[in-house]
This record gives sequence, structure tokens and C-alpha cells, in this order.
Amino acid sequence: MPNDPHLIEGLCRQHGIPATKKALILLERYAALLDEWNLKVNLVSRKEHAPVIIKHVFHSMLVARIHDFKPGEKVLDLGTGGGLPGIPLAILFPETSFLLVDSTGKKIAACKSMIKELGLGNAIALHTRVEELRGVIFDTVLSRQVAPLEELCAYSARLLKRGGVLICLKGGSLNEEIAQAVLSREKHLGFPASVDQLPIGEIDPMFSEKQIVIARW
Ligand SMILES: C[S@@+](CC[C@H](N)C(=O)[O-])C[C@H]1O[C@@H](n2cnc3c(N)ncnc32)[C@H](O)[C@@H]1O
Repeated sequence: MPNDPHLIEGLCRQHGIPATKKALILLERYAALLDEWNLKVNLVSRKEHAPVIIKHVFHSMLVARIHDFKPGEKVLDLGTGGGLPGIPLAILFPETSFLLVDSTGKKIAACKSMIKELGLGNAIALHTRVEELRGVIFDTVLSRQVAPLEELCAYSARLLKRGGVLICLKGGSLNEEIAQAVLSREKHLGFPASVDQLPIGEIDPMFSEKQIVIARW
């Protein structure tokens, strides 16, 4: 489905997401590239009848409503697929550093090409399993539709600085998943000490079953 170029601008204004003119142009370009790449590599579901720019790009940008990305902050996008949520957020926050990792080589090749075409100097895509990342600590870990919360907490406990946060975009009923992650924290260096859920269904019916989950030390 083609992307309406004015849609993203209106949504950002309506929901208080800071986006410069340059960022809006890049976000639209990214949505178009994602559509193009999706014909060659399965990056996002092809069955959906919703524009990629809302269902995937704007959905990822909603993290900016609850987290203040700072200049110099180091962010990991764990299981980025086609760059979600890392690329939209790297566009919005050009002074924050984003490392995008995925275990599927073809997806990372697509991310590298899109990052280059968009001219993003603050995003790097790396083909690896997150379990194999060594010698690097992040201020923030992001993850969209990748794994159960306990698994994400196990990875993050090793990679997240004390005081950092894990922010996940998730769908469905999460109470049991969250309870399991909290119950298992002693296995994961005490992470998470607490978890908050923020439903985002009021923003668009498309997100009716979606939540942002924030896990803290
Ligand atoms: C359902 S896709 C979601 C991709 C993207 N975050 C999005 O929202 O479109 C899950 C992705 O996580 C990646 N993944 C799963 N486990 C991983 C791991 N342990 N390390 C790195 N990537 C992983 C998969 O290769 C896949 O691309």
C-alpha cells in the first residue's frame, strides 16, 4: 500500500513526537525502502493491509513518547529485522548511537543498505546473535516483537548499564509473561526490579492490542 507523505507529519504533531522536516523526509524514504526491500527479503508481514509508515514506522516511533533519547546515549536494537524500531528512532535522534543486531544475515544486509541510502551516521547494523555480543554496554535496549520478556531480560541484564532500561514493543496479553520475567530475575542478575506496561491502543485502533513494556533495574 503506498505511503501518504502527510500522514506521518500529522501523527507526529498530534502525539508530540519531535520530528524535523529532514527527519520527516527520511522517515517517508525509509518506509518506501522497507516496502521495496520487503519484496526481496521478508522484513515485515506482507499480508497486512495497513501502510508500513503507520503500522511499523510510526509504531516504532512511539518509544519517543516515553523515553528521552540523549546525545551520546548508546542504544541496542535487539532483533531489529528490517530496522525496527532502530532506524526510525535513529532518524529522529541523530545524536544518539544505535547498534542494530539480528541473527539473519539477509535482514542485516537490507538494514546496511537502507542506513547507507538514508545517510544515517548514527546507526550501525551488525549480523550476530545477541548472545554473542561481548565487551559493550548500552544505556538502553530496545526490542520489537522478538522474544518473551524473560528471554529479553536475560540478554539485557548482561548488556545494560545499571540504571538503564529495556523498552519492548509487544502485543497481546502480557500479564503472565511479565510475572514470569519478574519471578526469574534472580537468574538474570536481579533484572528486572520492576516492569511497567503502557497500552497504546488509544493512539490508533491499529495498535489496539499493543503495549510498550519498560523493564528497569
Ligand atoms: C519477528 S522479527 C521482528 C523484527 C523487527 N524487530 C520488527 O519489529 O519488525 C524477530 C527478529 O528477531 C531476530 N532474532 C531473534 N532472536 C535473536 C537473537 N537471539 N539475536 C539476534 N536476533 C534475533 C530474528 O532474526 C528476527 O529478525
